[in-house]
Amino acid sequence: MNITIAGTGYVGLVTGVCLAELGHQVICSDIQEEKIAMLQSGRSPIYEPGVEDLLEKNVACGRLHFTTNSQYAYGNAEIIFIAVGTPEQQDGTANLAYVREVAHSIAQFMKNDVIVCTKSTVPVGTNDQISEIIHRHKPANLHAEVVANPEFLREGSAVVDFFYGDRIVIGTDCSKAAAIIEQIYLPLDIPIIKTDLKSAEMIKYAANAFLATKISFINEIAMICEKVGANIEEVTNGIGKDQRIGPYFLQAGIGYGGSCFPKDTKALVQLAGNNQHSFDLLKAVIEVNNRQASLPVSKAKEVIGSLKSKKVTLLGLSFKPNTDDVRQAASLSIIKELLKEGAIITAFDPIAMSNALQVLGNTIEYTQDIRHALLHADVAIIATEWEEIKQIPLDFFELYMKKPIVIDGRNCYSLKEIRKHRITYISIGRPIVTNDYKKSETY
Ligand SMILES: NC(=O)c1ccc[n+]([C@@H]2O[C@H](COP(=O)([O-])OP(=O)(O)OC[C@H]3O[C@@H](n4cnc5c(N)ncnc54)[C@H](O)[C@@H]3O)[C@@H](O)[C@H]2O)c1
Ligand SMILES: O=c1ccn([C@@H]2O[C@H](COP(=O)(O)OP(=O)(O)O[C@H]3O[C@H](CO)[C@@H](O)[C@H](O)[C@H]3O)[C@@H](O)[C@H]2O)c(=O)[nH]1
Repeated sequence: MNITIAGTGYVGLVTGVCLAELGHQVICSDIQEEKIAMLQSGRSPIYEPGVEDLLEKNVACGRLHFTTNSQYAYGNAEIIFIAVGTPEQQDGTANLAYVREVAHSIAQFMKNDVIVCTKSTVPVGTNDQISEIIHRHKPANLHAEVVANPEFLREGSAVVDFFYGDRIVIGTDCSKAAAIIEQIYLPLDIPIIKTDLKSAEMIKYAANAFLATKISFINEIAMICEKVGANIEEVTNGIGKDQRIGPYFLQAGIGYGGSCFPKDTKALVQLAGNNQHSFDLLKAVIEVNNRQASLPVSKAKEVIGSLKSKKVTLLGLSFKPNTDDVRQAASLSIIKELLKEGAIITAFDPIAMSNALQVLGNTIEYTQDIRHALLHADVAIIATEWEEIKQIPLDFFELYMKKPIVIDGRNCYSLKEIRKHRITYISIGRPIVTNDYKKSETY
């Protein structure tokens, strides 16, 4: 099949390289010249395990192409996947300007009948709008069928998720279009759900809202654990064994971030509100999540008092491990609060520092050296559970920090191990370990 992907961000690029790997002719298009130039030279603009290998292989065998030219991108496509951003607007609704723009371009440049498949996360009713735009502006002799095909990949494991996902959703009332899209995915042997357009759009928001709800729920339980002296890890182990609950998405911490949950939960609240329903449960989920991100700073202040001129080490900047993405990362709100308190921040992240630099500039110091990050620090805050951070020898906190006080927003270390060290350790939903934090004489 001749496939074009409109938008070569996380979703577009991963979809593009994976569809090429399945043997299709794929053109990935974008409006950002630099991004396309980088891809044409064989480099991936995002850090995503597996992408660079697939990129190299499929470009080399002539199945994968990159362009900023819409005429070339849409002219000969049989299927066009829309994968442009749908970022949050001030009122929480999704910005559909990029999606509409693509719909206009498709109508303008299509030269044959086409199936337009929307992977971008869009509010219910958007695919009808896309269809309307294309039909209003396309050549009268050509046909375009719009299908909702929401994407469920996770950053950091996106390639694996493409090939081994839990389900594929195809939303359309046109059985011919559904069958063609189904053919694309059949080699993957993943359950395919065929449904109507609006239900497909809703499935995506409901899935993300439910997962966000699980996280905020467990974070509420963690708060109570702290107050009554229970341990959230014991509790999640205990409830997760119940098959009706399951063990997944019950990791307590400083909350969810990233480019999806924060925006999609807000967009669903708005969608409900616009349809005369107040989604109170989801509003509470969002509120709890905002509170979680502010915990490290309030916990730090409880232990050391004012943070003015205190040196704070921030371990982890990306919104989760195995990605360089810092969009809506908890680290960013922590840094904002720390700067307001007058703290001096040194941050470590294995991959995300250049993206963080673009957002934060030189308001903080960045280092690739964990020892340097910890040197003379008054407190260390863990914001992302990178393997590199989980593997830090616990002696480092004792050896290099002024006072070994660690606030662990992701419960990276076992309490048993921590108790072998002279570290004051405050995590989420687990008992505080208070050890003598007088500076060791050894460094
Ligand atoms: N990031 C994820 O993990 C993920 C997972 C599932 C679904 N989604 C959804 O998929 C969509 C894309 O997300 P993303 O994270 O890949 O976005 P992104 O911001 O990384 O990339 C979007 C790309 O679209 C490009 N673009 C904008 N207008 C364009 C146009 N007119 N023509 C061609 N390209 C254009 C931008 O330049 C950008 O490169 C969003 O709706 C998101 O909610 C994202
Ligand atoms: O038990 C958990 C699980 C996750 N998180 C946090 O939740 C956020 C999101 O994590 P994850 O879902 O793994 O990452 P995303 O790449 O944002 O993927 C989500 O958002 C995508 C975009 O819509 C969907 O496609 C995916 O199915 C959905 O998992 C991160 O900040 C995590 O730290 C927790 O705090 N506790």
